[in-house]
Amino acid sequence: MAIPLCNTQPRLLSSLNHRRTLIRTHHKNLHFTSASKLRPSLSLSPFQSLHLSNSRRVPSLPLKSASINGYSVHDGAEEYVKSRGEAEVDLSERLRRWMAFVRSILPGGSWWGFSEDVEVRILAEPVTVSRALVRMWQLVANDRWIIFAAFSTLIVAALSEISIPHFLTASIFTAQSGEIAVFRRNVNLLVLLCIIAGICSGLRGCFFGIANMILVKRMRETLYSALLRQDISFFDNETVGDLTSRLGADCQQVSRVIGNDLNLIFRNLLQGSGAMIYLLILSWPLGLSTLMICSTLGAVMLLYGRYQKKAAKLTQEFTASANEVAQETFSLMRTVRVYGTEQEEIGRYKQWLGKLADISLRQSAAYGFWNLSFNMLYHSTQVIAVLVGGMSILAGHITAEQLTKFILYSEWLIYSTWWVGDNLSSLMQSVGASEKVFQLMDLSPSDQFISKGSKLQKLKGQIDFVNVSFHYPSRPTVPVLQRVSILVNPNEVIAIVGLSGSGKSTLVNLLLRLYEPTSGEILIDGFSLRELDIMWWRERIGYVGQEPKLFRMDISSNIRYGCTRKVRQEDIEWAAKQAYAHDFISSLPNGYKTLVDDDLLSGGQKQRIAIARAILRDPTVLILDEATSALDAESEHNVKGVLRAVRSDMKSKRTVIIIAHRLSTIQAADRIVVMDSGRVVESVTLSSMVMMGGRKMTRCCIQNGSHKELLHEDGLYARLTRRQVDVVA
Ligand SMILES: Nc1ncnc2c1ncn2[C@@H]1O[C@H](COP(=O)(O)OP(=O)(O)OP(=O)(O)O)[C@@H](O)[C@H]1O
Repeated sequence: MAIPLCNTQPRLLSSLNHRRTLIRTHHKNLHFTSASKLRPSLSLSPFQSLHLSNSRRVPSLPLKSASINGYSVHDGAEEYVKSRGEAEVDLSERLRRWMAFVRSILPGGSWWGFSEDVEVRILAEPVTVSRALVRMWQLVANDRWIIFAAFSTLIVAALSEISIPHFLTASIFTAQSGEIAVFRRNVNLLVLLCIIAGICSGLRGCFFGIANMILVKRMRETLYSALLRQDISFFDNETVGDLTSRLGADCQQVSRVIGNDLNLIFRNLLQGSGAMIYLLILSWPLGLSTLMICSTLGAVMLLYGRYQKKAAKLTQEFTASANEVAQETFSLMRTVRVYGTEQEEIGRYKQWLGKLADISLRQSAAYGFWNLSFNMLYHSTQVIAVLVGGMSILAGHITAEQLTKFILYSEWLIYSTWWVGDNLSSLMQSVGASEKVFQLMDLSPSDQFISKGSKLQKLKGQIDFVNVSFHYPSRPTVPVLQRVSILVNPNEVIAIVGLSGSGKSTLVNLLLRLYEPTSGEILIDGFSLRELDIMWWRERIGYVGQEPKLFRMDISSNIRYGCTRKVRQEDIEWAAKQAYAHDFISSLPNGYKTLVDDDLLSGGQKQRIAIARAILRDPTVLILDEATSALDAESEHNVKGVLRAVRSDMKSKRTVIIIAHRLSTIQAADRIVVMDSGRVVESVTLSSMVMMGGRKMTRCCIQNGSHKELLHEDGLYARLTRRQVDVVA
């Protein structure tokens, strides 16, 4: 199995650079030390800073400059040589930094800010809770019965649960006062309420769980199909790790909204409101004081929720970045192993884990503050109830039974408020995570999936590139093709040659309409490619890429992949024979049923399967991108075999375009087009040659000439040919 070693390093770096464009750092925790490297600086807690000062006793400690949340700490070894007087000054300096740090971690201090540290380019419009809920409702609307069932059971369960303290207290006090009949009635009602609450709670959990499952399923389906319908240029800018992270972790996070957050928020809102009304009826002064406490709790909870939403967005971005690194490393595992860069890759991954931990640290601290506020406010309701309630009992305004009920219900109210707050912050996090998911879902599909073009009655296979110029959307300033004109006649075999990067594969990309030319046009049998039905056109093309990829399925399915007509096993085997793949497939233990994926076959074997796949489609236009480097010998053999098969099969004639690197393949073509820096510079027919006047070539200047004359002209073709001969020699 050949490994494209040299090509991988730029990919690693380009991915890094790509993330850099997404995440801009302004501030303390990150520095870009060079154009191509992203390096996080140390961000230490005061405890770590203490460790730093201790390190002065250990001069060899290799510490360079670090920072305590932006306040720099000097090199440990350097400080070791400082005088005692300087150390004292240093002590006051350290004290100052400590004070600054303590100030920064107080509520509202700079330590809490995310946006100051890292500005993430979030392309999505901010999603409000209501907008997110509407979107989710649209996704589950087809199964709205489950939502209605879930909310109905929720209401019944919540009302039953909230009534329990009333009948519990009433039962105790009626037993104490000896009212047996009332006691019995209260106990019966209590049992009934417990049963109803139990059953409805169970059903509620089940229904919300189902609704959740439906939401995640629809969300992933919608997102996946939206992504698959994007232009190819979209995938030039997005990474696989990032997209799979949106499909996996983000959708899962968003799905908590229905099953968990809404469920608990509604239940607790209902119960809290019930408890509030009950308290106000029992004693309005007590009720109002509890209401004030709950309002304070509500304000804290709103701030906390907003903070969590911000944190969720960053967590989502950094998780995607971590996934991206892992995905890239795993897919390039052989390169990583050969170059021994495991430690560097771990470092790259740890970098993002560090950022995630940083956010998590702040989230935990915020959660601590939230719990602290809750505890203080919760206990103050108890103190107020005992104080005001005790005085009311002494004054004869309320009874002991009423005060007991009050304490139970105020506890219920404050807990409900806490639950609402907790789940509201979780809801905010989910809404934060939903922004990118909904943004991707809302991307309009590529025009190719919207507009229906025309289909030709009969395709002859004439292809005409007319003054085609092109640059990739991701690199608008780099022209890749410049006024390229090539006419390929029906049933002609044309070879495109040229130096690496001269734009050969790009020509094929345009012919497959993976990209659109920036100017000029491509005509198929005289009709503009833009106006043809793209599915119809692609069905008539057999394409074998330079490094074909296989799907994780058996060989038969891989050969049949994408073939729209009905094929039998004999057809598959026929195609495999044409592609010189039958012998090696038959020698495998399970033959055509052997399960393969990208790693289990040699490059040449994969290419032969891809050739069989292309032949099985019985295409009018066959495109072969001959592999370079390590695959060459085998690839050359395969391609030549296919060309022989195409030539000998007179029944089904095809136009063939080969991107060729080997002289022997080139010679099997009817015509050769030589490309250099995105232009056609020479064109040679099998028995004649044409110099195209260098870069000023026009379409009509084709003249006859010989192979020898072309060599004599000493153009690019001559150089390429000589190079091949040298290699053979
Ligand atoms: N998806 C892309 N986005 C941006 N630039 C690209 C993309 N694909 C190719 N290029 C650039 O376009 C130029 C032409 O590439 P192309 O693959 O067409 O060359 P080629 O002649 O087929 O090379 P080779 O023989 O090595 O396959 C190169 O400079 C390449 O870096």
